[in-house]
Amino acid sequence: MDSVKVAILGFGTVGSGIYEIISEQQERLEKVLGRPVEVAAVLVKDCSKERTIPSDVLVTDDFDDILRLSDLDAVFEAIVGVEPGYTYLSKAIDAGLHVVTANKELFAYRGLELKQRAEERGVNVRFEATVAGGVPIIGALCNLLRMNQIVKIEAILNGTSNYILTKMREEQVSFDQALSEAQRLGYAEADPTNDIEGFDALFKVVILAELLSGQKVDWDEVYRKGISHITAYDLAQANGRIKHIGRLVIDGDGIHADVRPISLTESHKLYPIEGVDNAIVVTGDLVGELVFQGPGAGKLPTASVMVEDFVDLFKSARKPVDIF
Ligand SMILES: NC(=O)C1=CN([C@@H]2O[C@H](COP(=O)(O)OP(=O)(O)OC[C@H]3O[C@@H](n4cnc5c(N)ncnc54)[C@H](OP(=O)(O)O)[C@@H]3O)[C@@H](O)[C@H]2O)C=CC1
Ligand SMILES: N[C@@H](CC=O)C(=O)O
Repeated sequence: MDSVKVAILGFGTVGSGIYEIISEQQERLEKVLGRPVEVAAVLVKDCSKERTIPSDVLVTDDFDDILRLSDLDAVFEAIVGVEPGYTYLSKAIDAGLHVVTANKELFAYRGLELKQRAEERGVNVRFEATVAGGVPIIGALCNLLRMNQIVKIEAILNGTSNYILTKMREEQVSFDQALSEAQRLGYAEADPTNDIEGFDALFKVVILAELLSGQKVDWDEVYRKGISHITAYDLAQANGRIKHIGRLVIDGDGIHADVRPISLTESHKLYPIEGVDNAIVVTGDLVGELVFQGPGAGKLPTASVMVEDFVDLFKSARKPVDIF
């Protein structure tokens, strides 16, 4: 029986999680897809690093090796930054491959272009993992957008920041200690600046705004502040709990968005969201308020939504909902 052949770009926290799920869940995959899934190749930056990858899987630092593979069906992308990811995914799409990405920085800057390119080539780009880690918020919004108008989103979108704020408040550890722990657990980016300065949440807000509007967002219009200036004293003195919040309000003038720490009182839906969890409060004009919550970062939660994206691509004969 022919297998579905995939390559994984990046083999850090997320890429190794994708590999782990595909190798350990073959039975489930075959049941749902009717075919086995084969990881044919893995792309990394440094081939000399020690990794537990079987010898029949090609490990390379040259993306052209991936394009030269015969019968490849899809690529998972879990590398860091806009480039080289954008170039690799553009080439993959041009070669007729489906793409599943976790790279929010790349998707915030160039996601609409990739979607457009994929549409022209008759393949799909899936990006559930770019927002809120293991929480399937993109799929939920796509379903809601068929009839509802989304009027507001308030969300905790960075697992690292929420983890740090929770640890500092509950266990009186220092900012640096909490950040080190978030890095050890695979929540923070290798360079955590984007997490603690609010850029990561900004990327996610931009992706959500573009999903809702189908248009490029003017980043200068989005206020951004992170959590790096917050002290134990601030947390103790706050009237409530300080949380890092991304907001989008959609009205007749368009989308108004910001990303900043806010002190929330107990009655707020995001007040009880602790640790690495993310949560998104979505208000639709027909449905009212909905809350989505779950692990916002980490190896298996993130890899899980990517494999779900992939399965959905290959399982459904129907065209995925295209809301752009
Ligand atoms: N960690 C998380 O919880 C989440 C992460 N993401 C996103 O997923 C992506 C991956 O994150 P994560 O796994 O944590 O990152 P890591 O830093 O753990 O891993 C990055 C991987 O990408 C490879 N890589 C980096 N640069 C290049 C390059 N130029 N060419 C080829 N390979 C390269 C690295 O290779 P090498 O091993 O040789 O160094 C490494 O294997 C990021 O975009 C991140 O924002 C999204 C949701 C959650
Ligand atoms: N570093 C990110 C990972 C997931 O997007 C976070 O902490 O939320």
